[in-house]
Amino acid sequence: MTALHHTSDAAADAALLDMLTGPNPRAAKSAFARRDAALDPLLIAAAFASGPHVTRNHYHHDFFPGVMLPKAEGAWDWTKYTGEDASKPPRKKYAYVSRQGPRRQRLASSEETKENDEPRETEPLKPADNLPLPSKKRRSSVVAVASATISDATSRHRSQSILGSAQKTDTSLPPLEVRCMARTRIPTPHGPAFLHLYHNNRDSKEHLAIVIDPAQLSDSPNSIPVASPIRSRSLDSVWSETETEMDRIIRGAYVGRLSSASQQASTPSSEPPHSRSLGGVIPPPLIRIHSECFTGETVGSMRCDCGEQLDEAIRQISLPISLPSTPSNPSGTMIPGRGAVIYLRQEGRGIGLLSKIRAYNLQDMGHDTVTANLMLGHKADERGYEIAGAILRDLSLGTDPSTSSISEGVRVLTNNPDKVEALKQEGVRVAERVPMIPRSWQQRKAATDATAAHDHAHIIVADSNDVAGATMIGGKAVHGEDLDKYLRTKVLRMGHMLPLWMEETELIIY
Ligand SMILES: Nc1nc2c(ncn2[C@@H]2O[C@H](COP(=O)(O)OP(=O)(O)OP(=O)(O)O)[C@@H](O)[C@H]2O)c(=O)[nH]1
Repeated sequence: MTALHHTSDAAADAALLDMLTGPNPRAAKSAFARRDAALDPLLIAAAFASGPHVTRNHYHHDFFPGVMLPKAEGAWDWTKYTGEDASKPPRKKYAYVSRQGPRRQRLASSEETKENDEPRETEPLKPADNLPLPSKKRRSSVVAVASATISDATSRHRSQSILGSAQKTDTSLPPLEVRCMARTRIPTPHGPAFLHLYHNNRDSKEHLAIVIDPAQLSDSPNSIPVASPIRSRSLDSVWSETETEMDRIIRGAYVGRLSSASQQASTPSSEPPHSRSLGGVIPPPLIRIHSECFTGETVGSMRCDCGEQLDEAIRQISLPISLPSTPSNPSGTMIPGRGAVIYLRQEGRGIGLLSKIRAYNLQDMGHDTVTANLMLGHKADERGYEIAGAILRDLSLGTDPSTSSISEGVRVLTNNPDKVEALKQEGVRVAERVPMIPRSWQQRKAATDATAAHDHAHIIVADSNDVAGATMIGGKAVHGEDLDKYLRTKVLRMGHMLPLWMEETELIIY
């Protein structure tokens, strides 16, 4: 009886909802008019142009078949389009093929139903969807490098050159492999960086390396003494015989500064990079192994110092290096800073964002961060550094990839001794640990010192660290050539309603 009562209640609710929100024109005139978003004219144009099989959902997907992608049926290479030939019969129309399965199917797959931060099943190393599969036949000159980094279906051998000596004892796991899928230049408030995106065969996360090595952008690299460039061996490898130079450049395997005038593909290096370095003169590269923190880095949460640490690491690594004077160069030399932040997607010390948010509530209730983790059934710290080790090997940082012998090492920015130990276990030579002192502490100490020196109660000390932050909400305003260009394009080409600021001209308000 109660169930029946509930059913009829639900039906009545649904009817009421239909009446209030349905496409009934009389209802629309009422106070409860439909609240659909305005129709996008581009969407209507796309629907007319393509027919009823293209739905609103397709419009949001990449439904165009990839150029030169053999598996995409109906793909047509638009780069070869030179206009319609009026003398020929009209060309066959190509159907748009969605490469995404129906949502029902996707939801049923384990990938999307799992909780965001659950560890996923091991997947084999896959190339990006739009890149050619690695070929089994390779030119002998590139085999040495390519085999070190590219998964081969016939062989699961792990090359010591990239994967190093840090074999995992868990034999149920395949040997760890990482591959840099793409690299691009990123201007930061502290100077240029190269963002490297990695895939691996341990988890399905996209770990990153922010490489700082502006000497690579120099027009005349030989004019100053430079250390060997920090390059990814897996990125610079030739992935297949069908891969063109342009394919390689697009994925970031280029040298120098990429521009409309300069597009030079890199060559796979068989030399250990440090063999060209000025051994002993240049300090080892400065690195940081940083763990993802959405709250600290994106929201600017002041619950932790993660945002500041990321920013501070990029700042410190970017600082120019002063080389000591030599008989041939008595005044000494400054060279650009060099190093990398390895950015691991292990949010919340590996417990994931969901658990970290719950842990924060426990912390609000009076527990500390460690207890909160334990109360949720997690360890205090669930992070691992194998992938960081593999990425460092790929970048030849702290390891000599060709001989597995000890290299110049790295200086590591951290206060966490476990990290130093984990890196050592990965075969990385830690030449020095560089502490990360919180900026607020530095500031307060400087203020205290100044107060003591001048015997004034309220001196505010200008802090040399007080520069715009790369990731901190509330950082000072930044501007630069790339940002200006982008904003200008948004105003002039994409109709963004912004005042157009050009340095040499007047302010134009649209
Ligand atoms: N579970 C949990 N994770 C946190 C909390 N605060 C920050 N984190 C995470 O901690 C990680 C950063 O670790 P930290 O302990 O701050 O520093 P560290 O990397 O161990 O050490 P340093 O190299 O010295 O910075 C990031 O993944 C953050 O998301 C917290 O209250 N609870």
